[in-house]
Amino acid sequence: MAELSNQYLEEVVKACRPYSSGGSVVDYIPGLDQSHSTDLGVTIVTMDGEVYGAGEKTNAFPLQSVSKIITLMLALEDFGKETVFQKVDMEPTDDAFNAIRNLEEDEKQLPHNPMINSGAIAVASLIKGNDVEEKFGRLLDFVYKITCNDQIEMDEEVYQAEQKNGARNRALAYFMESLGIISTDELEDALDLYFRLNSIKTNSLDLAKIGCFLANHGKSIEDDSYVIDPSHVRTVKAIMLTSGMYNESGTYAVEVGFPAKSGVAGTIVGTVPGKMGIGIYGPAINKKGNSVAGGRVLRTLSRELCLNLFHG
Ligand SMILES: NC(=O)CC[C@H](N)C(=O)O
Repeated sequence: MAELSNQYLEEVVKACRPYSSGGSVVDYIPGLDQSHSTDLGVTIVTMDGEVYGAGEKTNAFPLQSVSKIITLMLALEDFGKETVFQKVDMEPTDDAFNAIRNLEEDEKQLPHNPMINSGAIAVASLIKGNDVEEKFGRLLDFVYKITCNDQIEMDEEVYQAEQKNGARNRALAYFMESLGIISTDELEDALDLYFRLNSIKTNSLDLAKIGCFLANHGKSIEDDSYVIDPSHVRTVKAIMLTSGMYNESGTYAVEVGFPAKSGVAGTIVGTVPGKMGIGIYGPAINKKGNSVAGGRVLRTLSRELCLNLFHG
């Protein structure tokens, strides 16, 4: 078994970086373009508070779909499992993350799960608050508590790009309105909230802390007090394992063997219960929306540090 250290992580980054040639960087996010295609950064925060990092670990990027786990946690805390899973199902899917097909064609006309766009917009419609500012403020507060970093903020330029390129997400929201999943009153706030959440600016250390918080069963990494009910954290980790890497989640469950969630900026949060959180930034993504080199890092760490939950 390898020993975790900064030097070890540098070797992992060096070995995995060439895999980024198998993906490409999305072209609509301000600050991210092909010149970043070989970027690869990793931070690990262990349960005893040790921090290890390598590569472009301090680069900033928007949270994108990693925010889906934040929204889900707060909605579960606000309403409980029963209410949340009336708006969204908890099943994995072979559809793409922004698919609309199942909402029309499947017998159960619900988003498959909260890790895809339709599901996350439906969950965002639940977040409590008098207006979108208050709702977003609550979510940002929650991110501060999880990461112990109150400097995190929304990237205004990314937010504008999300709105400008939001046709598909608007279509999903309006389709869900037609099905009665989202009410007319909730719709604009839910979409606005979704765009803002995608635009929260973070780095791989913030991601690793989110992973560590989940690994710590919902306890603050600072003082060990519960920030949310541990039963909700169990639900979120189960859904990350089955759906967090979209229609590659089965492969990740087999080859990595712990819960993870990706975002279209090429980020991944990994959580190894009782052990550590892993934050990865590697903007070259494959067609399914997952970081190619980042996925390679997860596989390597799982194998070499014996992190697969289903081994032994
Ligand atoms: N996969 C993702 O990270 C999706 C987020 C992206 N902004 C979208 O809504 O399409």
